[in-house]
Amino acid sequence: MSKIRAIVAGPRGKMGREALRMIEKDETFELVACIDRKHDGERVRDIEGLPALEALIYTDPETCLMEVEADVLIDLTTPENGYVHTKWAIENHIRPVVGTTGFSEQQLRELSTLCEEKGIGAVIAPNFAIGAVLMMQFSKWAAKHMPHVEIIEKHHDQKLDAPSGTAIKTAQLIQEVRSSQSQGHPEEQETHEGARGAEIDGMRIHSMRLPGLIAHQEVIFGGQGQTLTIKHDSHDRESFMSGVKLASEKVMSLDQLVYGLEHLLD
Ligand SMILES: NC(=O)C1=CN([C@@H]2O[C@H](COP(=O)(O)OP(=O)(O)OC[C@H]3O[C@@H](n4cnc5c(N)ncnc54)[C@H](OP(=O)(O)O)[C@@H]3O)[C@@H](O)[C@H]2O)C=CC1
Ligand SMILES: O=C(O)C1=N[C@H](C(=O)O)C[C@H](O)C1
Repeated sequence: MSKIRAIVAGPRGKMGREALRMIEKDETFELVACIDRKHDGERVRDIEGLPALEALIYTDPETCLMEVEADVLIDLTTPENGYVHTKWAIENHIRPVVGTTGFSEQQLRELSTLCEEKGIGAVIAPNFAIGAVLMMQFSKWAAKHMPHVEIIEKHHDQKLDAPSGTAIKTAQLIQEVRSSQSQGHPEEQETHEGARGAEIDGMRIHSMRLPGLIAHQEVIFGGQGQTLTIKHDSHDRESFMSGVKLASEKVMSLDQLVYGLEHLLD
């Protein structure tokens, strides 16, 4: 079977480095290029701390996505850049596998339409860790029976977006099974702004950012005389890599955009 020719955007980042380590070890992949903000024209192996891979680095994403023959773009950058990379990849018939979080609903709709127009697959997954996908699915099930729910997500303090993509996706999945309702006293007032967290359809999301954390989420359901907590922890970034691999394999036979890894699990 031929290898999946991958471009990685964000190779020096925490996730990008982990993806390169996975690609180096895994025979399924061949790294054909990287998109970075620095090191134009250099090779991955020449950059301190990156694996000994021959692929060239491009700082101009448009040139890279137009010139390099690739099957997938694995994007692990920032919301603004990730969106542009994804769009250009689809336009150049390279299938995006996007871990970058923080895209708006409007952007997701636009990318989905573009995939339909081009007849090309894409995977955008706010969380590639299988345990996190199960945590979201279990939460959706629980919300049917226990609709009072709040989400606490905890991440490292270098994270740019809040709430996390996983927390937003969890709230969206819960929205599919519960009717809109608010938690807490109808007349409650915040004496300190933000005390009750962000709100999606009445659900509260609380975002914690601390050094020492990686990626953690608790979904807490309250009922008469009881609570249920569904919790997931990523203790390292390798936890996301089996999902990146699965998405890269599955995207090859998709002809539309899939939002969330749950759609690719049996
Ligand atoms: N779906 C999932 O399972 C997961 C998703 N994520 C998401 O992945 C993204 C990356 O996370 P993480 O690795 O922790 O973040 P990092 O900040 O460690 O890495 C982001 C990298 O992107 C680079 N970058 C910024 N702009 C560009 C650009 N224009 N072109 C190419 N590279 C660029 C940055 O470069 P520089 O260093 O110069 O700033 C940096 O190296 C985030 O959106 C995060 O939420 C994270 C973990 C799991
Ligand atoms: O930035 C991170 O680290 C993570 N981002 C994703 C998110 O926003 O949900 C996935 C995971 O939580 C790690």
